Amino acid sequence: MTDKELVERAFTMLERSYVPYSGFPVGAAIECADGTVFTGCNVENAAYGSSICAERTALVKAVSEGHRDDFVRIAVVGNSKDYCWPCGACRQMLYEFAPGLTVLVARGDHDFVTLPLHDLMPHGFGPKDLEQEGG
Ligand SMILES: O=c1ccn([C@H]2C[C@H](O)[C@@H](CO)O2)c(=O)[nH]1
Ligand SMILES: [Zn+2]
Repeated sequence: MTDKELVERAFTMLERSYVPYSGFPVGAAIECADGTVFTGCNVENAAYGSSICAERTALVKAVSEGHRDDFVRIAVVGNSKDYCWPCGACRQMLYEFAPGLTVLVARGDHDFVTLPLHDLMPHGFGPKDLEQEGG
């Protein structure tokens, strides 16, 4: 699957977004090494803080189906004028499983940029940091 195809998979998810509060639909598609793709959308809640982002929906779908250290790329898309950058919580969740992930970030005109998660998450805190003791 090309980068563009993964981005377009994410765009198909915008119609599934449940966004009565923000009116800001987001779609995501995460690809595993075996080519499997898990899609996600944002799902909001009347208790606003209980909402979940599109990226975390896709990631949790994949992890709950047994995927762990085999993530290759994720596409994140919105109808927005600017690129739909992942929020801090999503960056952190992605970093846990895939610090080497490639991130494709699109805007409403379907133009997208490609960058390593590491660029969005320099000096990230991950599982390895818990293995260390002392200073
Ligand atoms: O990367 C992002 C940024 C925001 N949102 C969602 C959360 C909320 O439903 C809406 C507005 O913040 O967009 C995502 O799904 N992913
Ligand atoms: Zn998020």
